[in-house]
Amino acid sequence: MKLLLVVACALVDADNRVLIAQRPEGKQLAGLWEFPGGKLDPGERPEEALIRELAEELSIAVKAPCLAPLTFASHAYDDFHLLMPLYVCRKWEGFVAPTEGQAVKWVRARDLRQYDMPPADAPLVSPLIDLLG
Ligand SMILES: Nc1nc2c([nH]c(=O)n2[C@H]2C[C@H](O)[C@@H](COP(=O)(O)OP(=O)(O)OP(=O)(O)O)O2)c(=O)[nH]1
Repeated sequence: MKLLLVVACALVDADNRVLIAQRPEGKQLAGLWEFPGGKLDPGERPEEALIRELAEELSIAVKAPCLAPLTFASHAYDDFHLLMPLYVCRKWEGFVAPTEGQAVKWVRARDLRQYDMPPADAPLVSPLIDLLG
């Protein structure tokens, strides 16, 4: 089974809400709500990849010290095993502006279960509720 490392981020605003983004049509798991992030490019460090993905997908600039590890997902999909560290970030530069036409929403951690998320993400919700209420 192939192990796939994906990095993801819970961006948290001043009101303690978390950003989720809807996976675009045509991608695997299209339509589901996820935490922004993505795969590492060859030779990239995880934090570096996440900073790149946040800039590419949302037009924001994040610095590595502002990425705090919270928990991780470990999930067996049919064709790969996903290992996905989830960082929390409360500080960035710029305004969130989705660049790939993806819908985004700021939601309370306790409301995350109302959104259809990839199966790997289910165990990430409780640690976010513990952190953010
Ligand atoms: N970003 C993100 N990916 C997730 C989450 N949950 C989850 O199962 N995944 C899976 C979906 C994909 O199989 C994989 C992420 O790959 P991706 O296709 O979004 O990554 P990418 O942006 O680098 O995509 P690409 O360049 O290959 O199009 O991780 C999540 O919360 N956020």
